[in-house]
Amino acid sequence: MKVALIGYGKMGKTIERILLERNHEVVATFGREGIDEAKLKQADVAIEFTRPEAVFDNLAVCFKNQVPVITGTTGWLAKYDEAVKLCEENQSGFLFASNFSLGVNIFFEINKQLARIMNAYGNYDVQMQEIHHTQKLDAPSGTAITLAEQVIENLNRKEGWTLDESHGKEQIHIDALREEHVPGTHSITYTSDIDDIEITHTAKSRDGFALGAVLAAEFMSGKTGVYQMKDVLNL
Ligand SMILES: NC(=O)C1=CN([C@@H]2O[C@H](COP(=O)(O)OP(=O)(O)OC[C@H]3O[C@@H](n4cnc5c(N)ncnc54)[C@H](OP(=O)(O)O)[C@@H]3O)[C@@H](O)[C@H]2O)C=CC1
Ligand SMILES: O=C(O)C1=N[C@H](C(=O)O)C[C@H](O)C1
Repeated sequence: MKVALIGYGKMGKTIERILLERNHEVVATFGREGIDEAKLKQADVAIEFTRPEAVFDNLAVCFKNQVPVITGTTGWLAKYDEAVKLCEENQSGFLFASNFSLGVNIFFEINKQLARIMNAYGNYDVQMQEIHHTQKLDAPSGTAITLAEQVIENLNRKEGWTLDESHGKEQIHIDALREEHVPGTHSITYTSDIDDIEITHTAKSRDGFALGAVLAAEFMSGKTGVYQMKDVLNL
């Protein structure tokens, strides 16, 4: 598979290593200078990991050139529906995931199931914590937002999420911490007066995110349409 990397930072470089290990070819890497469309067109698929303010324009260039694109960039989801529409208008291919790691995608399923169970146990309140490295631009993390949305959809007594510590009962509080060198840790805790139930996913490196992104790229190569990580992993 021929791949164009849009964004060549921490994730772009980790993904390049995994691509080469799996005998794929990196035909172009693009940074802030922008995308050379002639080079982009040589790729079977593009992988985009940049910054929140850059992602939509990068996707638009891929759609225009009908190069299927996956993105893991977080903090831009206000424009997700617009991106889906543009992809469909251009008959191109698109996949976004707030987290590409297999472990986190399993964790997502556990989170939904736990939230459904907790409908019957109103004496527990729920809160979340995410911890990431200090270079991270967005808070809360895209993964924490996905986890919170899953709880809101499955637990009747929660209606929204907030970073604000002084929040209403119907809000889920997300504590977003920044510490040196942490690749990404997410916890959901249900607390009652007599005990706590806590589930945690701890990434030990960026390799899990990168491998998931490469699996998603392999899945998207040659495809049109809009997909999710659930389609890639058959979850
Ligand atoms: N979904 C997932 O599984 C994961 C998602 N992420 C997300 O991926 C994104 C990138 O993370 P990470 O690699 O750690 O960040 P980095 O800051 O290490 O890398 C981002 C790269 O994008 C470059 N860049 C900036 N603007 C543009 C542009 N317009 N076009 C192309 N490249 C550009 C930056 O260049 P410069 O250095 O010049 O600014 C930098 O090299 C973040 O949003 C993060 O939250 C991260 C890990 C996993
Ligand atoms: O910025 C990061 O590093 C990460 N970002 C993603 C997010 O916002 O959830 C995924 C992962 O946690 C690492």
